[in-house]
Amino acid sequence: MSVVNQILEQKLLLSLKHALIASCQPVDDGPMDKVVHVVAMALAAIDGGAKGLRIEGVENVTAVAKATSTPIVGIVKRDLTDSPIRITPFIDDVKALAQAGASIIAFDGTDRKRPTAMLDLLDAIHQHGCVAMADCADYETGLMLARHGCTFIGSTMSGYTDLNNTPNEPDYPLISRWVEQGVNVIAEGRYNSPQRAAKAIELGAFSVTVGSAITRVEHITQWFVGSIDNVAKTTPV
Ligand SMILES: CC(=O)N[C@H](C=O)[C@@H](O)[C@H](O)[C@H](O)COP(=O)(O)O
Repeated sequence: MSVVNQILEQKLLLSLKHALIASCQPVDDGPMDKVVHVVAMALAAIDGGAKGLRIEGVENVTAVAKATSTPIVGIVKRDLTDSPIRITPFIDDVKALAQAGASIIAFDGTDRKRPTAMLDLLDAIHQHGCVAMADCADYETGLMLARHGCTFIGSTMSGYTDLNNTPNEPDYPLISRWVEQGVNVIAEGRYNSPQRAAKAIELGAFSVTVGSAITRVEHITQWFVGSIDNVAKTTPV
């Protein structure tokens, strides 16, 4: 890692410690899936106290970086035909996110069939002057990436490598195991309430990323509707 990278890393380690990172990713192709809404969500989240933003897509990252100096975790999501990897699969994605203004670039950190080796993505992120975050699903791969110089390890993909078996709760044990090893853990994935986010910090997480519960209106609405429907079924008229 270059000296410039090390300075950026230190800056981010100071500003994101025990912070909330708001993931501003609207439901794909929904009414909120427009650059102008992503920027508005990001600015509103900052007003609410978020110290970092997770933004998908080069166009969105460019617009949000113009609107605020709050650190951005940039990602590109792609649906590939020959690989299950979705988050920042290519070196060109890294380059475009760095140019767009992301200071942290996150990539899929799961050991699955992939177009670009994880360590090559990590190296490219550093070459482009950014700090790296790996979106992991398991303990060993996260630890391996941390030992290779990946600054942040996220639990992002835990529960999402087999979409038929996604649990309701966040993966708290995974956070604890990485924390025991001194990893800078970003708790991410199903931290859908203030209590869950606080528990991650209690367990030693470095910071917490919250997405759906803050920025996906459709999901939040469905949670309420589902909950009302469950009770309504058994409530006499
Ligand atoms: C698995 C995957 O692709 N996760 C994505 C990663 O960017 C997003 O869809 C999530 O919203 C984000 O991780 C935050 O999680 P939650 O929305 O549960 O707070």
